[in-house]
Amino acid sequence: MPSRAWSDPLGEELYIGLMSGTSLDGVDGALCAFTADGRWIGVRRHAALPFEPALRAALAGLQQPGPDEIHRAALAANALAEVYAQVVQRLLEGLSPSSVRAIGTHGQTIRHRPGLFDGTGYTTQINQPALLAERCRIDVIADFRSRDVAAGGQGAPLVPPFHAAIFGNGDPALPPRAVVNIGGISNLTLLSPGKPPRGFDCGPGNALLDHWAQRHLGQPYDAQGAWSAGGQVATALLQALLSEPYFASPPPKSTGRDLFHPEWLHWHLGAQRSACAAQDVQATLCELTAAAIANDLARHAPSTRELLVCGGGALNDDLMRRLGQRLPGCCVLGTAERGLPPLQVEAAAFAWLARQHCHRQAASLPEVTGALGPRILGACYPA
Ligand SMILES: Nc1ncnc2c1ncn2[C@@H]1O[C@H](COP(=O)(O)OP(=O)(O)OP(=O)(O)O)[C@@H](O)[C@H]1O
Ligand SMILES: CC(=O)N[C@H]1[C@@H]2OC[C@@H](O2)[C@@H](O)[C@@H]1O[C@H](C)C(=O)O
Repeated sequence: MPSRAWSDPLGEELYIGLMSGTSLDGVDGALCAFTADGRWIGVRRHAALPFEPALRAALAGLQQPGPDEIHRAALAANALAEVYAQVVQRLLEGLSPSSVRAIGTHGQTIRHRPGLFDGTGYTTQINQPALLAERCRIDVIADFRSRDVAAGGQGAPLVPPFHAAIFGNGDPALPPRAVVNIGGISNLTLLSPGKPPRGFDCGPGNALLDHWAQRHLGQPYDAQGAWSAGGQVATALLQALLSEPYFASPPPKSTGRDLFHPEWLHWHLGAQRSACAAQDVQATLCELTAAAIANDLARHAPSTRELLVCGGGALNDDLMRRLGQRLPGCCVLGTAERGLPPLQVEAAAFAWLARQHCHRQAASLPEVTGALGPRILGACYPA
């Protein structure tokens, strides 16, 4: 008989979720509790570690083709597993590994090019789940996206069913709600009571803002959006950026650094005849992130009355202000106001995805990803 220490006397099950996303800033981990029948209880512990500059540079260098990339990817995956293991150790402090049923680990996306059935679609997350299982002695569930892509889906976004489970409101009398995760890329979940959740990637979140802040301030990000708040939006540049066909394309859709990379921004800046001040470009990028989200809400869910924001973008006051300005009929607030702090949501989603896998329950929503049907996601690396 396998040990069932992970199911405590109250019948709760514990899972750990680990997320390192497109911002390339580091790892968030969440130790999460579920009832035995799968209902969400909450985040018991949260831990985060930033990437050391060398690992961050290695991961950034893998976002586009380059020499010796197989070797570099293998080394980066090993290093990533060690950071993940450190986050797990912090989450476990005082707990035995056997009290956790499984770890769900996203890995690090280095390419995202989903296609349909023409044989060219793939999404690649580097990861070393075997090494993580060896270090932690807990079952590790990984590779959550490939099965959905195999079934003709985008493989992303995967968090909408989790958003629905946590923030969905089943009362049909209440107005629709939406959740937006603003990480490196932003993705939206539309929750209308009585209807299946919808969701897709909106476009750039913080990735281009971070690039510009690093270049001009020497900072990894524009803290609280203080710099962008003092700039003027360059209207012509904003219109040019918004003319990117991705924004108007219909769901299902997902994107990544493959499309919204610094060269995309620099190409548009080069195409502008008049030079913009660096601070005005930052203001324009912040407005771009807000505009893409607000336009998507207007197009796909105009009756939304509450927008819950998670991901690091929720900590950017200027971005939150711009969202509020563009959505006058909608209350814009961080997910902490609905019980889950913004930086914990994605990690918690991977704990939920691990639980779905362990219980052999489908986790993907074909309405979101465009796959042929719902699928059990992930592969298990036993402890
Ligand atoms: N205090 C802050 N002020 C402004 N921006 C912040 C602040 N804290 C975090 N951020 C932004 O949030 C980013 C990190 O967000 P998050 O951890 O949600 O991204 P991610 O998980 O890597 O991305 P994704 O959701 O695309 O996978 C940082 O790179 C930064 O741009
Ligand atoms: C391929 C990939 O890593 N996509 C990420 C990325 O970051 C945000 C957005 O683009 C979303 O599609 C996804 O992450 C979340 C966790 C998701 O799958 O829902």
